[in-house]
Amino acid sequence: MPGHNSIIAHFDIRKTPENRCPGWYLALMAPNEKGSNYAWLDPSRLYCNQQALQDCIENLLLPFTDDQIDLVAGIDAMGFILGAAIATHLGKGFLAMRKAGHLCVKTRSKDYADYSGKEKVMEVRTDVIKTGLRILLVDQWIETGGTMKAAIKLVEEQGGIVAGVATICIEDSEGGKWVKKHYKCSDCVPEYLRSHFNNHVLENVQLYYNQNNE
Ligand SMILES: O=P(O)(O)OC[C@H]1O[C@H](OP(=O)(O)OP(=O)(O)O)[C@H](O)[C@@H]1O
Ligand SMILES: Nc1ncnc2[nH]cnc12
Repeated sequence: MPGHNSIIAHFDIRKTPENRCPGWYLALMAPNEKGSNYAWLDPSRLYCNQQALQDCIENLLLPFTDDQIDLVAGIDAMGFILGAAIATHLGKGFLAMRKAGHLCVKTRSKDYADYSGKEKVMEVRTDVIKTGLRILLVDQWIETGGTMKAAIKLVEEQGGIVAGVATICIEDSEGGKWVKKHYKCSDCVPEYLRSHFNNHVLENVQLYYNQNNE
């Protein structure tokens, strides 16, 4: 099993490593063990360590230090975690961009397809986004970019301004590159690890962590 003998496999989420090398917390993510109906990895263990979550949030916000952000919007479901944490860190409010069928108020919706190839629908309430409102869009990950593009359209169609896009990783897919080209973006991936994420390989990331913490 990949990583079975590594420090990561036995990681105590209460402890923080002495050597917090750039992007150290990415090694806490776990590979897919359940097959093609799922994303290729699960980042959620990094939220379980306080320092990892804090470092991740601070890294994501660095490019936006001097920018005006009125509201943070997070994408259903895992984007809610980072989005709400970032909103609190900034002292701003949080708007939920939801998968269809949950909001019992008036909504605007957008069809999209994500990495799974399945057709999906995103919804947002219509009484929050106003002309000129500057919104930081947050999600856990951008793989094909389909999900983020739907969120961008929902913001812009209501007159909102996408002040930025922040996710743990923006893969260099066609859609990921499109988002990076048209919007100010941040992700947590140091350049020397980027090719591994683009190739959907996690072992090297964990190996790097182990080398720095043995
Ligand atoms: O760039 P894309 O190919 O569109 O994929 C990215 C989306 O997929 C994941 O969510 P997912 O719906 O898998 O899971 P979640 O509900 O657990 O957030 C991820 O968190 C993004 O929202
Ligand atoms: N949460 C996620 N983690 C890794 N890869 C993904 N692709 C789409 N969503 C993802």
